[in-house]
Amino acid sequence: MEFQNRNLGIPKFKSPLQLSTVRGDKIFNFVGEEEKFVFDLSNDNYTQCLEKGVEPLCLEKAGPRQDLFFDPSNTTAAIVTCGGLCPGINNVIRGIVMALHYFYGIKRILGVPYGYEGLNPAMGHGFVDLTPNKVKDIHLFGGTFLGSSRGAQDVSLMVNTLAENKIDILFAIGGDGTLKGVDAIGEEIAKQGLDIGVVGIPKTIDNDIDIIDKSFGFETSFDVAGSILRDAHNEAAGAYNGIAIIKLMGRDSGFIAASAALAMPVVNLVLIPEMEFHLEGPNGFFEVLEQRLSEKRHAVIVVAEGAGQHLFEKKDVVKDASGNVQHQDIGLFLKDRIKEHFKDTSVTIKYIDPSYIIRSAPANSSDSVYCSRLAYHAVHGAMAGKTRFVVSKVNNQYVYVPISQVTQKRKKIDLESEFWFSVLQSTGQPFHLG
Ligand SMILES: Nc1ncnc2c1ncn2[C@@H]1O[C@H](COP(=O)(O)OP(=O)(O)OP(=O)(O)O)[C@@H](O)[C@H]1O
Ligand SMILES: O=P(O)(O)OC[C@H]1O[C@](O)(CO)[C@@H](O)[C@@H]1O
Ligand SMILES: [Mg+2]
Repeated sequence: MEFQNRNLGIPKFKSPLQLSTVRGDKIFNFVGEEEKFVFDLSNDNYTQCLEKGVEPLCLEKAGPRQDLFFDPSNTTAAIVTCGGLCPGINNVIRGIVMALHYFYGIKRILGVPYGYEGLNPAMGHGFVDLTPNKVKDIHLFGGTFLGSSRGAQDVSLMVNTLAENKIDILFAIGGDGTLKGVDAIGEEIAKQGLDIGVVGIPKTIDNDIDIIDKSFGFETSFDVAGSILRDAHNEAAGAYNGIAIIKLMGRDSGFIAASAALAMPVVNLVLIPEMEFHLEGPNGFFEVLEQRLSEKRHAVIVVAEGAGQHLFEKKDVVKDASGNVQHQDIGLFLKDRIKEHFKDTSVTIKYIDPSYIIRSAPANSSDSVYCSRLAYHAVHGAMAGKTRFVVSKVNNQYVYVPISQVTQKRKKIDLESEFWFSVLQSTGQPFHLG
């Protein structure tokens, strides 16, 4: 059993890569289609499969194939970046261009400006020719060299643009929306019987893409947040009953807030979308905060953007152009409520909202390594004719996973997980809060 990736057809061209097929010659081997990794590594899964006499669910190993679907001498690729910014987008663009050009000798590589909007000819954005020379330094900068956008575009119109411009492979770098979008493009391509491959490279600082170990850029974003927490702690500790509140991004999942707090262990309370805490009463937020202040005379609180939405009065839901819910401002709300609660006590509140700063930075070294490797694997899978897949790490191995598998639901912090327990151990936050 396996997460079966779709293929455009039978590969008919030999790879130009000078790789090996035997072990022991100190040359990297082509990856065979039969090479897999078990998805669920737990002993429970192992015994269940044994008992039922079934093969465990497997994932396809990423890497260069010996046989290609696309003829390297006559292939055009395009790259699009959509959704919010994220550290490492430029590294991925650069890696894809370098791999296509230098490994496979592909000369026509097009950059799609401003996200899916760039595939709508009516917008008049045109394409950017991508060459190694053009992209060689872009990893030094944050943001996206190609520009991005949110908002729906007509899928069949985008497919027409690909076909009319003789694009054989589309690489889409983005979050859950982008991945759903490129899967829809892949579905329409199949309906029309076209030989165009589509690949997703999961990007999001929120780290909320299901199944995969982590999305690129996530680590850099909480790395940047870490130094902000360090300084916020100085502010809090510098005043009697000093309270620093730091709001970090994280629309529906609290990974940035929780990881930043673990990375910079000066934090006392972490509020995430996954927990339903209350402010007043026994085991409430104020009780925990009062306790902390009485013991240490300062407190650092990290709140994720999507936390505590249940505390607001019901209002009309506001959505962005892509249909993502825009949350009410929990940071300012907490600041006001803390001020009101402690009005008869001497407290000093410092409110910090680093907002976009944590996602517009260039990738750190760890993310840079990850981005390059994702880009190379994306190119190898695409050249072999695989389509509607994402490339990522699962259980620390690079694999190809059907897009539909990773977009079914959002990844969230499991409050019973060792990860969340480690956050509680690091912060001293009680279990009962939330
Ligand atoms: N089901 C879908 N079908 C087609 N296109 C979609 C679908 N969902 C989202 N898109 C498109 O994908 C693009 C990016 O989506 P979105 O703005 O939600 O960002 P994202 O990729 O999820 O990244 P982020 O993590 O920053 O939110 C938008 O142009 C959006 O219209
Ligand atoms: O304001 P924008 O650019 O639409 O994006 C904000 C959202 O994007 C994210 O950074 C994810 O990309 C979320 O954490 C945040 O809610
Ligand atoms: Mg999204």
